[in-house]
Amino acid sequence: MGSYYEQVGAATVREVVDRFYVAVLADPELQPYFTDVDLPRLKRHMVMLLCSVLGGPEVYEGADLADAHRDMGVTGAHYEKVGSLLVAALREQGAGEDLVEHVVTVLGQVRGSIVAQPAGAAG
Ligand code: HEM
Repeated sequence: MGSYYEQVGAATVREVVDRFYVAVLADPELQPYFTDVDLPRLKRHMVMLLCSVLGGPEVYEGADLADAHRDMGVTGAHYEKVGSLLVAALREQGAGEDLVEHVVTVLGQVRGSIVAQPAGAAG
């Protein structure tokens, strides 16, 4: 049995990431975060990250997730929204539920690096 990456392939991951950012940018609450962002670069980094999370050979070369989202003030509610849009994009491209579950687990693991900590909180 192959990796999740072998189940879907890099082309599908690219399609997922394209559709994901279309959905993110269509959301009036999320759109303001992405003003002035180099979208092709962001997509390229998200594709690498997702491929490696799925067990592919790609090496993530973007910024550390905590550094990339520092001072952005990402709220928990916005994090859940973005996570749901990623899951929806995966399902739309035919990802199986085992793959989706794996991504949801990873989303839980990186949440603390992306969501802004309340002032005074450790870490
Ligand atoms: C759900 C999990 C998330 C993952 C896995 C993720 C992943 C990433 C990655 C890989 C980058 C690229 C870093 C780089 O280019 O070096 C990035 C950048 C960015 N993320 Fe996220 N992100 C997530 C959630 C969010 C949320 C919830 C928001 C805002 C609502 C957000 C807003 C941004 C913005 C605006 C950038 C661009 C930063 C810049 O290039 O200046 N992200 N993210």
